[in-house]
Amino acid sequence: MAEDLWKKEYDFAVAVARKAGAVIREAGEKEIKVCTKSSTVDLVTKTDERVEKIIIGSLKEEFGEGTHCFIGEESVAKGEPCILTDKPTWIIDPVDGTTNFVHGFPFVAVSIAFAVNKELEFGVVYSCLEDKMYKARRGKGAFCDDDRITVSDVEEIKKSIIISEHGTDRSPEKVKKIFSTMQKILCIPVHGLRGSGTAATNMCLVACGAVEAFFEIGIHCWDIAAGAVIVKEAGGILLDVDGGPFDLMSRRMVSANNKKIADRIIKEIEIFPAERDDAPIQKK
Ligand SMILES: O=P(O)(O)O[C@H]1[C@H](O)[C@@H](O)[C@@H](O)[C@@H](O)[C@@H]1O
Ligand SMILES: [Mg+2]
Repeated sequence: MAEDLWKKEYDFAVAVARKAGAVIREAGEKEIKVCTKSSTVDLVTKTDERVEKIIIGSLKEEFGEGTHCFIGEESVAKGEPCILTDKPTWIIDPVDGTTNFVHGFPFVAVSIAFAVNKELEFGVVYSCLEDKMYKARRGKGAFCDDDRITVSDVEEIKKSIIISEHGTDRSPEKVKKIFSTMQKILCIPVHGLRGSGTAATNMCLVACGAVEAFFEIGIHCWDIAAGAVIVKEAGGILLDVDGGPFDLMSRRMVSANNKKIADRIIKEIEIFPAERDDAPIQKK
């Protein structure tokens, strides 16, 4: 029988995501010592770092040192390169929704994706406070736990819910564009604007049909890589915010249930620059 390519890695990723989610749930007050990264509102905790070490350590133990590459949010924050090559690569956000985690806002996700030859083979998003395991393998459909999920069939923008996030950049010119975009979309009018505070969860909400679209400028590859597979396998569409092809490393993305909704949203998005994830690291 033909080898079921990457199934071993997929099954192991699901198990590791569930284990990581349990660590997050059990990480009480003791670990939520908050530090900051790119800004005073870009939070990181000991849990983010510990969970990423657990995930990467488990993957290396299972699949060997040096066989796979890793792009992890907290490793990159410490100076590891963020370059996607043709090699089998794990793309990991150990705690997506860190601000939520710190505040006890109930949406926190472990996001693990796997790419080979720069193509995303599978994605796993474990919403650990809801205990929902979203997962998808390329060409094999999308699931929440054991249930098949598909995007919404809504085509009319005026019957949609749209998710957008304001991210962690508080510079006035970017905030102005973010809220001007939100205002234009809200006043189409759409049924509502929402945001869970975690991009990975937002993409799963598109994939299971709870909302029609989620877009954001400023996210990173680790926030959206797993969700991208899940949205696509649920029948959704992924585009750049200018309507061009989806670019995982560009730090901008539109995910939607169909092109009609995506195109209508794209018309309203006021684009602002975000340095690519794979931009050369500026020598200090
Ligand atoms: O919690 P993170 O892993 O930092 O990612 C969040 C980000 O912090 C938040 O500002 C939003 O952009 C969310 O979409 C990200 O998932
Ligand atoms: Mg994240």
